[in-house]
Amino acid sequence: MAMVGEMWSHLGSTMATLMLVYTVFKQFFPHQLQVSFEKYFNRIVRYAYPYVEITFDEFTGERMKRSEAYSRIKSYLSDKSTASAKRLKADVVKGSQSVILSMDYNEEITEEFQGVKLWWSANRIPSKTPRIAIYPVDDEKKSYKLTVHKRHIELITQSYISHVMKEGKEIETRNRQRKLYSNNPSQNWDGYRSNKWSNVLFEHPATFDTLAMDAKLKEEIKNDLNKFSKGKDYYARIGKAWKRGYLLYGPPGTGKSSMIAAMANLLDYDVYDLELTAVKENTELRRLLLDTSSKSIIVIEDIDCSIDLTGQRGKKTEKDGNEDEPSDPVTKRVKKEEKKESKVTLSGLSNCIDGLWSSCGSERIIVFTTNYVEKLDPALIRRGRMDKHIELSYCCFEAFKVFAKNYLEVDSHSLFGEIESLLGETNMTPADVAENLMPKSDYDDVETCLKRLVEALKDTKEEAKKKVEDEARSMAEKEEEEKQRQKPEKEEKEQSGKDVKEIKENGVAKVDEEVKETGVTR
Ligand SMILES: Nc1ncnc2c1ncn2[C@@H]1O[C@H](COP(=O)(O)OP(=O)(O)OP(=O)(O)O)[C@@H](O)[C@H]1O
Ligand SMILES: [Mg+2]
Repeated sequence: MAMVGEMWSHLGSTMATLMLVYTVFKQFFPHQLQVSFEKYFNRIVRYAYPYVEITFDEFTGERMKRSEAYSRIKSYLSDKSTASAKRLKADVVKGSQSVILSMDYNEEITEEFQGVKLWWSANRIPSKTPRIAIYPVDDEKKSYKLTVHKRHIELITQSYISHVMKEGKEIETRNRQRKLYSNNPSQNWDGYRSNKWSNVLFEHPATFDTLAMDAKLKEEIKNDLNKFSKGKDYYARIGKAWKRGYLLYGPPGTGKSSMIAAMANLLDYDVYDLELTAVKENTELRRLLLDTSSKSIIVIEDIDCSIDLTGQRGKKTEKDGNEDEPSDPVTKRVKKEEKKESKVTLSGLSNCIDGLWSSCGSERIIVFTTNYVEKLDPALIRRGRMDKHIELSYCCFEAFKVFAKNYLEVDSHSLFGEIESLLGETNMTPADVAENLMPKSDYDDVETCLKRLVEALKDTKEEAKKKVEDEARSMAEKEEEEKQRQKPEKEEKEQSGKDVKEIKENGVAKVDEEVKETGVTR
């Protein structure tokens, strides 16, 4: 025990001496000398140290884009590290069904590849700027370092790294749990966890089988999606970024959001729900999109009300602001903050979808939804940006049959005929049909649910008829009012027309009389 104590005190004093020598060296030797010293020192180290170190950072390009290689190495090492690393980190995946272990920071594992020994370590460099924060700050640099003997560098670059990437991808796919992301406001991008997106597990149960819609259209969409997901080489060959845009439009409750969930479930993609109103400007939008992963669906719901995409907004707001500038400083500040709201422009959004930036990242589907397709700028939804336009409309009989099968487990019933003709005569959204078909208690059988739908359809039909009649009546009333309003005006006009004619005639007669009297001609 005494020996251990002695050893520690000896090590401590050696370290202190080294630190002192280094401080003295830094303080008293000119900078130029220090640089030369470091250069020669590195050269000696390089000569004596026969290993190369390859670093894989978590982010590439000024922290703009998360590195795919980093995440694949992470997955690859998670498999290897369990056996050799002593300190492990645990992630619970697949809805708490399994645990993935990966090596902790500053931990090292050794591997052998084709008889060559190599070392992996996980590193974390803390932020350089000191700051006081309640939460841990996440602007540190994370990386994996691979160390190998110089003479094996060719083997590493030519086969080992591609082996790691391939295996890592397979493990990633195996452990993949799909996520639903939503964008964080940009003021939080530097703070706690500094993530641009927050996520939860994506567990929406909608599939194409549960979607009630025209069977032919459904098949067409499924084929289109499957073709896209297998189209890597095809897109490369035709020189197009590997992405596809879908515009889903139709009245509320016709299944637009449900279809997005079905798409994600069909292709096994993540969903990024992009709230455009929280994005302050085009550069932020670009950074957000760069931080999405491949195999994902980027969704902008209700694109027509998300933002004013006319491009005039900036100018208009400035002008409006000058017109009634408040004198009170508090209101002034609030107004200023309001003005800082989204300045994402039509061209900014369009360029992110189908400009040079759109090619940064592949295998992405972009979906816009809207209730008012006619409000959208044609430039935004032209083919190439929104390649496929899909209208989701009121419930047809075919869609009803899907609901009947899914909700009530029936393929036919004596009430089907009546329902078919009612559906042909009135507009009811799939959401309303679904709600009427859903059993509300254990006593609700098929008959009860179908009857409820028949009643609801009749009511809707009656309401629609009444609405049309009311509208026709109010139109007729308005027309009558207009007529009444125009009647005195017309009479007045006619009267004034008569007066003018009379005056003219009288005037001419008078002049003729004068001519007669004086003998002067006109
Ligand atoms: N075509 C459909 N197939 C199956 N279910 C549907 C369909 N349309 C609507 N529903 C049901 O109605 C509800 C509302 O649908 P959804 O949210 O997909 O509509 P939406 O078109 O996105 O509406 P909004 O325009 O208001 O966002 C969902 O819970 C879904 O179960
Ligand atoms: Mg919706």
